[in-house]
Amino acid sequence: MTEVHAASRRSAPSRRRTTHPAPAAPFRLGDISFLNCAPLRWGLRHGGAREQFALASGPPEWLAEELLAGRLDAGPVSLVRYLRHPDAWELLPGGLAVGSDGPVRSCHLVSRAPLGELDGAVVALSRTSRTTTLLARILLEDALGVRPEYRPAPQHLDSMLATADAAVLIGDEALRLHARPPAGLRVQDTGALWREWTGLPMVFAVWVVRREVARERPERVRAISAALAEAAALARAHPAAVARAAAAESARGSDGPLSEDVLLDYYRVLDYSLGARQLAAVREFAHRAAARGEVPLADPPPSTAPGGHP
Ligand SMILES: C=C(O[C@@H]1C=C(C(=O)O)C=C[C@H]1O)C(=O)O
Repeated sequence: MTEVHAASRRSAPSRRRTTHPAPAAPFRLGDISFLNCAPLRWGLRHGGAREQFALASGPPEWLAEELLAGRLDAGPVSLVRYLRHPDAWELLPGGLAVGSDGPVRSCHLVSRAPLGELDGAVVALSRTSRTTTLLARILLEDALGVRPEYRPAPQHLDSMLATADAAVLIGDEALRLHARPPAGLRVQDTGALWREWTGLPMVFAVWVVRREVARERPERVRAISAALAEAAALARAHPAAVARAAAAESARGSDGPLSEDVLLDYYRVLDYSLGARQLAAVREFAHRAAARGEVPLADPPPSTAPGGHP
């Protein structure tokens, strides 16, 4: 497995003169650089698939742009992004997602006042998120009947709350808010709110493959999908080792380490599966998003993930 980073990416000049057949181009697989994908990174490192692809890590919006530009072949994208690009991408065979059936711990609506009192208030929406920000709007307006004003903002709690009454955040910063809730703020888990309201799990991100790649390299796509499924299963079977590795990963950032206990609990609730219940949740969310004109009213996603593991 080769780690490819955005900053060091450069296209090599084409000077090949050999008559030997060119080796198959490496498969370029995306990876969300948040702790939500640390178990998969661990599983891929410890499984047998590391030579099959080059892994490019970045935030979800960067991955979506790289996939659209054809610089990645497959990878995870925010659910809203998937719903917006039905012509470009299809679900990875076998199905893989970032979701939860209840609290997710890392996708929050943070407010000073109770959510029911946010009528006319200003809610800052993290530009890092497409799905949680829309989910928060759906919850506030459809479930709670309040009509705030929304402002997209860079994801940083203090600066968001300097000019807003509430903020929507995701990823490691949101997980830290769950682990250490700041005094005077309510940290409300959007996965839990959605579950209470609909009875459904929530799917925040899905792995997609570019349609062209699915058509031209179906064997390779199935092998990558099997490697990811194996990585998820391996990580599930070794929760303590995964939490230890993720705690070490969290310590490399500038915001302070997260404890192994917090991460063990996180990976107990985080769910990579995309089965019938999760797909029903995707259809419910897609229906509500389309009613707002946020995603096209296209063919609904299938009720079972396309099969694929060899
Ligand atoms: C659970 C999470 O899932 C994510 C939430 C996303 C979103 O809200 O758009 C996008 C990708 C995932 O990283 C998280 O980031 O904490």
